[in-house]
Formats: sequence, C-alpha cells, structure tokens
Amino acid sequence: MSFVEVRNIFQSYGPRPIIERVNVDVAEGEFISIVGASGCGKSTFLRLLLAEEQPTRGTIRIDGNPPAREPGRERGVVFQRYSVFPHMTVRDNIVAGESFARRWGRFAGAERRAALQRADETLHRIGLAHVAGAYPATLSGGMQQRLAIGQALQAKPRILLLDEPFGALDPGTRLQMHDFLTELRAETGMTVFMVTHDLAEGFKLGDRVLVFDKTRWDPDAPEAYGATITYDFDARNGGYPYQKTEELSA
Ligand SMILES: Nc1ncnc2c1ncn2[C@@H]1O[C@H](COP(=O)(O)OP(=O)(O)OP(=O)(O)O)[C@@H](O)[C@H]1O
Repeated sequence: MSFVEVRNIFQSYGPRPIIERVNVDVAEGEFISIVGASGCGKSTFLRLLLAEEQPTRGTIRIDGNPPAREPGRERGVVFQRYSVFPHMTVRDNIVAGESFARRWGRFAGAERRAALQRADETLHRIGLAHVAGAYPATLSGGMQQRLAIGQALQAKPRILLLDEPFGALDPGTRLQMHDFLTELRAETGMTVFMVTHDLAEGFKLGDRVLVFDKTRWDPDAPEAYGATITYDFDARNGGYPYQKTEELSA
C-alpha cells in the first residue's frame, strides 16, 4: 500500500472536464513536482489532495484512510502569494499555523506560552527570529515565503502542498529557497507535492516529475476533454522516464 493513493480521479466544473483518469502512487517522503501547460488542472489536483474540494469521481487515500472530506492538519499548503495573514505579526502567523489546525481555535494561558515558544523555535529555524514582531508587508518576498512555509509546517503536516511557491521571487532568492526547502525536507521527512512552471526547478527538487497534459483533443471543442498524467519521470537519475501512466495502470 502506498502512502498517497490516487485512483481514477475525474474533476469537472459544471459540464467541463478539467482532469480525468488520474492515477498515481506516492511513497511517504517522496518529493513530487507537477508541471504542465497553464490551465491544465495542476492547482485543481492540489486542491483535491488538500481535500478542499471533492472529486467528481475517484478516490484519494492518505495512509490507507478513507478519503478526507475536508482539509486537516496532516496536509499543509503554501501558495505563490497571500498565504500569510497581513494583520498578524510574524510570530503570531506561526502560532496561527498551529492553532487554526485545532477545532477549538486559539490558544490561551500556559498553552499559548508554550505555543509561542514553539513558534520562536520555528522562527529561528527559518531565519526570521529577528523580525518576529514585524508585519508580513515589511518583509522581502523570500522572507514572506519562508514565513508561509514555516506557518504550514507548524501543524506538523505529513504532506506539504506547494503551488508555485517561488514563482514571484527573483532568481537569487529562489535558489536560496531551494536550499531551505531541501534542508526542511531532510529534517522532517515529509511528503511534498509542488506545482511549478519551471521545469529545471521541478527536476532539481523533485524525486519525480509528473507531467499533466491532454491526451485527447478536439479542435472543434477544445474544452471537451480534461488533462491527465502523461509522464512520470524519475528525477533522481537525471530525469530518464521510468514509468508512463499506461504502465502504472497495467
Ligand atoms: N472552482 C472552479 N470553478 C470553475 N472552473 C474552475 C474552478 N477552478 C478552476 N477552474 C478552471 O479549471 C481550469 C484549470 O485550472 P487550474 O488552476 O487547476 O489550472 P493550472 O494548471 O493550475 O493553471 P496555471 O498553471 O495557470 O496556474 C481553468 O480553466 C480554470 O478556469
């Protein structure tokens, strides 16, 4: 049994299919990069993994559990922008990552002090201790994304979902973020799914690179079919293809 098991997922919005026949198995700790043309359903697939949406058909199981009905603390998410709360300080943003995962909301008293201490440990880890009392708008783009990742990690997710997390950063900051993410991953052993438009980034960071594309195309009705996983590259060996989805489902 694989850690993440995606079985025959279809997702349509109204009559329009976005993704179809998506099957994939992911082992715990793997880093999966997802690439594909704009609009082919990569973010939709992440939302399904997050359980923010339910698929039209098919199932996604994590660790053999029944399909989740809503996002839970085992899944963290970071978007390209706006993942953090602008009205909260850096430290409170980290605390929120933990407390929002709890059904009863915010911490109080001794619990809050303990949460603040854990937040300070995380801030040291992500190199933001010196700006703990600042507001996100005063931070650089790279710092804001480190904060967003730190916030997502505070709930100790087993799966981290990243939707073009470095897309808005300059090339130098992006390289720093690659090192940061690689270190975090080695420390936490978490499973990562990252959507990126940068193929080189996908191969550099990923163990596997999944390509989403349409296999059926009707020129008279370009929206008639959805995209699926057309390639599953092993990025650990310089990216030689080792599995096509047909082989996976055979
Ligand atoms: N909630 C929704 N309701 C209706 N249509 C939607 C919804 N979410 C996404 N779509 C449509 O589904 C298609 C796929 O969107 P999605 O954001 O998943 O693609 P993407 O591959 O991540 O694109 P990009 O690379 O441009 O971010 C788009 O045409 C989008 O307009």
